[in-house]
Amino acid sequence: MTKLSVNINKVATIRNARGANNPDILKVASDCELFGAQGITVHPRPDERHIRYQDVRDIRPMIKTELNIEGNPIAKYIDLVLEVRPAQVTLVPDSHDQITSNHGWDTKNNITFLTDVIGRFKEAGIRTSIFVDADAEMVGYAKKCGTDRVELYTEPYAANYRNGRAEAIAPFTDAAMAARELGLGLNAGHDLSLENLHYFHQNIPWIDEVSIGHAIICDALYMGLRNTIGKYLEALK
Ligand SMILES: CC(=O)[C@@H](O)[C@H](O)COP(=O)(O)O
Ligand SMILES: NCC(=O)COP(=O)(O)O
Repeated sequence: MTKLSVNINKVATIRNARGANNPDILKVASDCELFGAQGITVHPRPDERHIRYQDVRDIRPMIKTELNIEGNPIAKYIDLVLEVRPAQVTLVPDSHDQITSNHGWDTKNNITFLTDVIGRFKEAGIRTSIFVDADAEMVGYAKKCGTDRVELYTEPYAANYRNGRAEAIAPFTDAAMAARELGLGLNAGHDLSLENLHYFHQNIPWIDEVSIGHAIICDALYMGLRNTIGKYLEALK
């Protein structure tokens, strides 16, 4: 069964816009779980533009499903993850000033660094995932780093979906099969939506988890959070 992990970054964006605590991200996270989400994802960036480091500490004890913390493994991030010990950590190669994630790791040229970081998190009993492009070679080197899972960066799939979904999905099925052959767990995320999620899952039904945030929060503006999460869960059946 493919799990839906709701990324609540954009809820924090709205909260930060007024400097108070509305919306309350702890309540939103709890409600996402109540509405059927099987995980909560947060991506505390160094500038804390949305999710703050303290949010991660606050949310950890109230998560009943799984907490997935994404981020670039700078020292401050590593310390936070080891402090709160989430179910999963997802390493993302974003630079500090990126507007959002736009590529996976070069696992070949970062194998030494990633192997060390993965080892530290695994020693702490945290499931690890490395954010990669849909590239079998990058998946292969992620395996060499000792990670439990890879997360496929799906923006290229979403961007090309309307131009031809069969062509858009092809590199992702190839990379997903490479991961399966290597015994790696498989996650996916970035720009997945109600338009493209069902087809993605139909072609890669063995995927363990999709993490979705931006589109869910945008859809919830029109359909409400409960209905929106229900529709995303339907798309994964
Ligand atoms: C790794 C990934 O694809 C998501 O975590 C994405 O980076 C969301 O980040 P923003 O919500 O800051 O766009
Ligand atoms: N790992 C992807 C994620 O957490 C959410 O990405 P998006 O749905 O906000 O693009």
